[in-house]
Amino acid sequence: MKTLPKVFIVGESGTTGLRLQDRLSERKDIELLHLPEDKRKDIQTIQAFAKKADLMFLCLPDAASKEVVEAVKDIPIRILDTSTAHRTDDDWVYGFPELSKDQKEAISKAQKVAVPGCHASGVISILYPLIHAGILPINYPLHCFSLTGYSGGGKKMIAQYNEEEGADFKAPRQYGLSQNHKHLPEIMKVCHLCEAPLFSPVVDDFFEGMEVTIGFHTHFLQLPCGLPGDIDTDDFHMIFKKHYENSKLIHLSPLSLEETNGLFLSANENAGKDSLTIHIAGNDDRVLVISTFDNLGKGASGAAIECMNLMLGMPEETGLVI
Ligand SMILES: NC(=O)C1=CN([C@@H]2O[C@H](COP(=O)(O)OP(=O)(O)OC[C@H]3O[C@@H](n4cnc5c(N)ncnc54)[C@H](OP(=O)(O)O)[C@@H]3O)[C@@H](O)[C@H]2O)C=CC1
Ligand SMILES: CC(=O)N[C@@H](CCC(=O)OP(=O)(O)O)C(=O)O
Repeated sequence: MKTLPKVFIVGESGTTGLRLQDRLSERKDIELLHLPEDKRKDIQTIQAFAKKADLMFLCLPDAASKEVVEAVKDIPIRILDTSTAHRTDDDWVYGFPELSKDQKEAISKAQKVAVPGCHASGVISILYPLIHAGILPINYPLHCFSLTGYSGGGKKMIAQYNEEEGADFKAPRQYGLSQNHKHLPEIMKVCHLCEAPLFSPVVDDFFEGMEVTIGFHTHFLQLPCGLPGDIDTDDFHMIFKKHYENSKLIHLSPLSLEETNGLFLSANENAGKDSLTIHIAGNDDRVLVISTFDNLGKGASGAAIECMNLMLGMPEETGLVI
């Protein structure tokens, strides 16, 4: 009888860990092991599990992730880390398979994969295809805007929204005001940017969902190879359609520019799903590209499972909600 790959989660009772557990416990093609509740932070128990499993997920704060990675460094277990700790580390593969065929291949062979940050996933899903197509200069003065549900802040923020009263929590709240958000380094590295984007995240009073928006003045974009002429919305449609044509998780919205006119695009349109939708709006002078997904889906647990599927030689969409 064929043995199933053994997988376990460190941080199973956290926000990302719980969603992962929900999705994985339904799977018949893996064996999901569970750390005993009273030993879930015990390094020796984690090491013992790492010795008998094929792959482990880390759904932990950065410092705890680093500690666990150090503790299992001599054990040949494959690791998927959902924290920020290793995303710009050259020894780790960045877990965004939709970048390219090579990236997908690198993930499938990797021992250590860093799952992208939620805001970073939205920003990269927009910038990377445009840079790869050669129309977006890497020194373009970008401003990225991101709306997120409060589950993005983990257990602590969820408790605040559930327990605290007051107008502060009812209105959308902008943060990252000092322009040092922790996702900027991974965005810059993956997209090869030479100028950091301005980045304005906003957390609002809904549980899950994300809407990342980036605007482009087309007169400041460039035609590939310096050809004369202006980029227009058709070029945007063509670039995203081509880049994501074989993707199972990322789709270009079928809405035309006319159909986006008057539309109220909700930040939780993909809540509960693991997929991501790219919308193109605006006009030929000023184009908005908008990425909608779930911070707990393609922004965390869904992306982690997509990478696990590739690492275990399964179709990337296995067990995901699209
Ligand atoms: N929420 C989201 O949308 C996203 C989160 N992430 C990242 O995923 C990681 C987990 O985040 P999230 O699930 O939101 O966080 P939570 O705070 O909801 O959960 C963290 C979990 O880790 C456990 N934990 C803490 N320290 C240790 C340790 N030393 N050993 C074992 N377990 C430990 C906590 O247990 P206890 O509560 O008992 O301390 C808790 O269950 C973070 O790095 C986060 O930045 C990434 C993308 C999106
Ligand atoms: C609402 C909220 O606070 N969101 C978090 C992002 C959650 C996330 O993606 O965190 P990781 O980088 O650890 O993966 C933030 O902006 O810091």
